[in-house]
Amino acid sequence: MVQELTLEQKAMAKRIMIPLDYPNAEQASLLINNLEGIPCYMKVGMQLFYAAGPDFIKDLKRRGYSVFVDLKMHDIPNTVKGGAESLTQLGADMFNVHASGGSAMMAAARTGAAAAVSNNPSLSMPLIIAVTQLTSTSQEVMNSEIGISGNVTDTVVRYAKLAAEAGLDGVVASPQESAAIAAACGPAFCTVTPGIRPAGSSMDDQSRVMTPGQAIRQGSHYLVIGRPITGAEDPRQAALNIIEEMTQA
Ligand SMILES: O=C(O)c1cc(=O)[nH]c(=O)n1[C@@H]1O[C@H](COP(=O)(O)O)[C@@H](O)[C@H]1O
Repeated sequence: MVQELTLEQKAMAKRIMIPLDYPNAEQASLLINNLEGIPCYMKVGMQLFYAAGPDFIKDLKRRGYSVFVDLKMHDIPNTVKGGAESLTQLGADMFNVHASGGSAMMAAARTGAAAAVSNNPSLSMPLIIAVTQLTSTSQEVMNSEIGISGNVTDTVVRYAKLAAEAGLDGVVASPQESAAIAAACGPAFCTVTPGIRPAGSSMDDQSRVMTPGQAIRQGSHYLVIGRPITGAEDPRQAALNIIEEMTQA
């Protein structure tokens, strides 16, 4: 039975992005069917895209979902421009690039998306989001392995400002940094935050985490929530519990 959501709960559900981190379309479809009627954003990352390809994105769009294509592009500007053009033609509502590719690369993503829209005016401009520091990265790893000194929040904010100056719509970061990003780039600059873990759940490979309620209170626009939902015994109930926690926050 499809449990009726209140308007407020529906608004919160739209801020949840479900990563369809599955090896094939069949397994992803099982989860989508399980969550039927909950209006989440769907995120297709490398595992599913490399296996099921553009057809799966088209299928999600036909089913009425907003789709975040998470391929984290990081290449020379001309190549990223072409990738952005293709993802926009495909109907992605959001896609991402790595901020560490630099401002020319980020601006090229925007140019590619705009070219697709100008060739086909029935398309809309997708939201283009820059990955700052992966939420699996701790300060220790950032300093000693990646070679960036200082604290993670300062680095994330520096990348966020670069992304804003390059004309992007927002960033991927931990909810721990959402408030600092809003202070630096304005409240409309979109924060897409993975690293969400309900109280008591496993961190898995994430480092910079917060609960769904904390992320909402920090002002995150979107919460990317995978294993706490997809790995739950009852994914639908796990999603409904999280929506309730977000609504109460
Ligand atoms: O770009 C992303 O979506 C992303 C960026 C990041 O910094 N951290 C991060 O976890 N992600 C993605 O967010 C999802 C998090 O999944 P869970 O850890 O299972 O909740 C995965 O699909 C990751 O690929």
